[in-house]
Amino acid sequence: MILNVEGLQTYIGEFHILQGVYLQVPAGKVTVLLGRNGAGKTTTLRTIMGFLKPRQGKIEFEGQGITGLPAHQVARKGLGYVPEDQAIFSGLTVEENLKIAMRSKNGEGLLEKVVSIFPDLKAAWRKKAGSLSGGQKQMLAMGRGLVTNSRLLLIDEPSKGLAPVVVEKLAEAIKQIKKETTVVLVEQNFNLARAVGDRYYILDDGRTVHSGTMADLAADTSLQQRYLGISLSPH
Ligand SMILES: Nc1ncnc2c1ncn2[C@@H]1O[C@H](COP(=O)(O)OP(=O)(O)OP(=O)(O)O)[C@@H](O)[C@H]1O
Repeated sequence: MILNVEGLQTYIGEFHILQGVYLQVPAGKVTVLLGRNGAGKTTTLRTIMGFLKPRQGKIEFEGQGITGLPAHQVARKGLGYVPEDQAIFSGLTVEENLKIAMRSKNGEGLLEKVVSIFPDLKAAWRKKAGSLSGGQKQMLAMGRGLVTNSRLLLIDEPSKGLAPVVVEKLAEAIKQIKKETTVVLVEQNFNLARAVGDRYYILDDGRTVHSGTMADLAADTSLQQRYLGISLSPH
């Protein structure tokens, strides 16, 4: 397992948000975190990344404890984060946004990789990020995650607010990304989750309540209805 999370408990102020999160994330796969709004998915990613300090529990990355380390140290260990609000610089160009996010000097290869995964970004290379479409902004945010050359990428709800045709492009991109980088994906869009996910965890009320293979979940409509509020025709 590249990431191992055990019994995570996180408070935000006095609110007890995470009350027992357990994750085992295999290398080279996409692990999807599912669950209703407010279940604690974003808080889980923020705790793993070191933006929130857990009150209890442990987090191991590549067998090394990272519990309670600040975010810049967690990033240096090889974890990258693509937040839901995208955190791109509107006044800078696509190129500048990517170069700022780059940690290593030998970045040209990384830029080429980003462009090959997201050809749309090449076309918008010298445009200000603020002028991009919603889909392009999401691609840029993911590109910024990729140029950190992290071995594990945490991606928070990339499909939010995007048209189905753009979500399909993101699915293709995530399939490319997973050839080289392990991914933990928070995703409410079950079609995207199913298209790219190998394994899933369901969070409910700050706890992991179910896990398994994506294929099993796709076949289990009662589980989908119970925790995700969806039902899809199996195909
Ligand atoms: N800064 C905060 N102050 C107080 N409560 C918060 C704060 N941030 C999050 N919460 C609460 O923590 C709970 C978990 O939020 P979180 O964002 O992790 O859920 P989520 O599963 O990612 O849902 P969503 O898809 O809506 O982002 C929610 O009840 C939310 O209201």
